[in-house]
Amino acid sequence: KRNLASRYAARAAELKCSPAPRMPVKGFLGFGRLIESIKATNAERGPQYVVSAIDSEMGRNVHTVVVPIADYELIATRDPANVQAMLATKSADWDVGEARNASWRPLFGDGVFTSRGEAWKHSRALVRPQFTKDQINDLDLIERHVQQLFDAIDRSSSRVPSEAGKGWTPALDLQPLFYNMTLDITTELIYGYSVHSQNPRSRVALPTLPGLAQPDRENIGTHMDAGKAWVETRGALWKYRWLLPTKQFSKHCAAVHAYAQWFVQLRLQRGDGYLDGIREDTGQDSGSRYILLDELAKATRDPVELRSQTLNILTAGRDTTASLIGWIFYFLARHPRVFEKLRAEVLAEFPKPEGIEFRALRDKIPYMTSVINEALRVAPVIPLNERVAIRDTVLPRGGGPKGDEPMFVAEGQQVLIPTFAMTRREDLWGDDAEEFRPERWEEEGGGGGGGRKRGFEFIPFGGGVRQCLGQQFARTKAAYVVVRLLQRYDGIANAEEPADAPMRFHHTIENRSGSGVQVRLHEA
Ligand code: HEM
Repeated sequence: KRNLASRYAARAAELKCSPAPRMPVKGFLGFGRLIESIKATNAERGPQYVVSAIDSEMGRNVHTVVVPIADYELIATRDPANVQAMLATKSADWDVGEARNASWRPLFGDGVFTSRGEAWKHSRALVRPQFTKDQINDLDLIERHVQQLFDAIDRSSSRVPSEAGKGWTPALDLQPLFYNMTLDITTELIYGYSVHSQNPRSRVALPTLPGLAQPDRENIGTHMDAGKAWVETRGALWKYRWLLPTKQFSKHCAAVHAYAQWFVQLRLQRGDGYLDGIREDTGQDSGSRYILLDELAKATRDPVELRSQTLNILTAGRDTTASLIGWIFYFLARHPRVFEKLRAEVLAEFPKPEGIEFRALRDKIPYMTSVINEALRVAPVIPLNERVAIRDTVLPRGGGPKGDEPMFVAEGQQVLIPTFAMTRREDLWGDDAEEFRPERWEEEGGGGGGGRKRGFEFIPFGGGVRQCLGQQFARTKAAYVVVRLLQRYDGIANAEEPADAPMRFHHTIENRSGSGVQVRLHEA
């Protein structure tokens, strides 16, 4: 070990690097830090824990630290220059950690989100072209599911007859409704058949496949959620994940696989007639429709690859977008002024449900863009990311007494990228960094409209070579759903008790509000 340390020291000196500050070792055998962070995640303040640990133990001006945990060391950096180096300018020296692949693979298989190295390059080349196609932004498809969302809200409201006719819905939690809606949208977009979790009566009968049981449309969302919670814990425990029992996790993995496998088999059997078959089964005109599985099957017929790639997109696309829409309404309910201003903009551009177009959603409602950005800043959907050095390399900052000298990183060393901590830095965002204030995006240097673009301190969709492929799709879908809800409702009230309860982050890869999105809505 000493030989290794002196080799690293020599290499660091050669590269003119200085060491970064080390956080104190904590707890029995150094496991204290791991236990603290797992406890914080369970208490729904995992992202906040990273900020408070660095601020209180190292100081608010320290942005890159070495964290000793048991028998390994983690680097944590909230310095945008270092993040830019890892994700973009020196990305050849970095990859996602082995922990991501090893923790995720049992559930979703090897796909664009989970794989590393050459396997990732292959996956990205396979799925990337799909995201440049206009058809992926199919607003008619989204509208059908928004209608079901309205029905679901109405059903919740009619449970309290005394409230009927007063215009206000009773208190309801919008968050699970958004998760159901995005599950319905994403399963339809990927496989051609929605699970219709919002309204199971909308499900169509599926054909019979010899030797394969019908897919479990009822429970797929639950299996995905439960499986992901295991993935999160497996990732946090990293090399100690063998301590975890596997029976429950394996059950969820098998159910998720069986679900995707069924559609893959159907596509392989039907071949080029897949879209026609969907049209016959669902009665919907899918003549010109775009279905991801159908497109991918033109490039590969490997059933495991098709299963894994579609499941990767299902998880990347579904939960993230639901989380974002949920947080937007969480903040709107607490900021009536923002609600009024946004609604006025929406109604001026889109007075009625018809004729809402993709390009107008992107370009014609700038305050919506500011609201979406601000929600992503205050409550980043992916608050923690990571990378590992795949060769000895250098980060531009973090070393030396002021943290402004380069630091050496040895091959195999893991780096935590707490994006949440970057968007909380007052020196980058101002004294009101904690506050939800969309107007900051309209100000000089704010990053919105005509202002300067934000750099690597704001990377809700990642950056560089592994940047999110679904960013535009997610932004459009979120904007569309918000527009449609603001057309229908002219008032929103926060129904959480107590009303000023602190934000809670329920973190299973993406984060959602731990207290849900408890609101009352007023029908226009
Ligand atoms: C609010 C919504 C979303 C957020 C915040 C988000 C965020 C992210 C982030 C941070 C990454 C980078 C991960 C990394 O650096 O390792 C990523 C990657 C990815 N996202 Fe998204 N995403 C969203 C929606 C979507 C949607 C709707 C889709 C697809 C339909 C999608 C597909 C992907 C894919 C395929 C990757 C993997 C790219 C790669 O590793 O090469 N995302 N996303």
